[in-house]
Amino acid sequence: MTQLSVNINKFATLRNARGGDNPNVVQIAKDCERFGAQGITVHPRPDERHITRQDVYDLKDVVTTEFNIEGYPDDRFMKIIEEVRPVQATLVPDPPNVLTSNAGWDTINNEKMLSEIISQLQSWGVRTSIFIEPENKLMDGAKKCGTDRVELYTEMYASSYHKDKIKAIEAYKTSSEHANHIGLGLNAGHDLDLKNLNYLKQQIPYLEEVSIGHALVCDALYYGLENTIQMYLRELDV
Ligand SMILES: CC(=O)[C@@H](O)[C@H](O)COP(=O)(O)O
Ligand SMILES: NCC(=O)COP(=O)(O)O
Repeated sequence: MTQLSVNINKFATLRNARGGDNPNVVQIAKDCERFGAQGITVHPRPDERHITRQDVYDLKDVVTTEFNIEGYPDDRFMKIIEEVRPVQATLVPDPPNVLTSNAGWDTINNEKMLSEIISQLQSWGVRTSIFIEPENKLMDGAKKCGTDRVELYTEMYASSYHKDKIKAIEAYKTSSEHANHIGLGLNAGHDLDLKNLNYLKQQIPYLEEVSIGHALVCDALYYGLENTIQMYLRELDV
């Protein structure tokens, strides 16, 4: 079964826009879980444009499903993970000023650094996932780094899905079959939405987790949060 982890970054964007506490991200997380989300994902970026470091600590004792914290593994991020001990940490190669995550790891040229970070995270009992583009050689590199899972960076799939979904899924099918073959757990995320999610799930049946934020929050403006989460769960129930 593919679990839905709701990324609540953009609820924090809305809260920060007015400097108050509305919407309250702790209540949002609790409600997402009550409405059926099987995980909560946050990405506490260094500039705190949305999720703050304090949000992560506030969520620590509230999230009862799988807590997934994403970020670049600098000292700040590693201290948060050490103190919060989420179920999963997802490593992304984002520089501080990037608009949004826009690349996966070069697991070959970063093998030493990633291996050390992954080993440290696992020693804290945290499951590891690394953000990756759909290429077999990068999957092999990820396996050598010792990570538990990889997260397929699905922006390229999402951006070409409407033009030609068979072509769009090709690289993802090949690389995820390879990942599955070499024993890597498989997550996916970025730009997934109500239109492209079901086909991804059909074509990659062993996906363990999808993390979805931006489109889901936008959909919730029209359909309401409970309805929207149920709609996404139905797209995964194939
Ligand atoms: C890693 C990834 O693809 C997303 O989870 C990312 O966290 C989105 O970041 P923003 O919400 O800041 O666009
Ligand atoms: N890892 C992907 C994620 O958490 C959310 O990405 P998006 O749905 O906001 O693009």
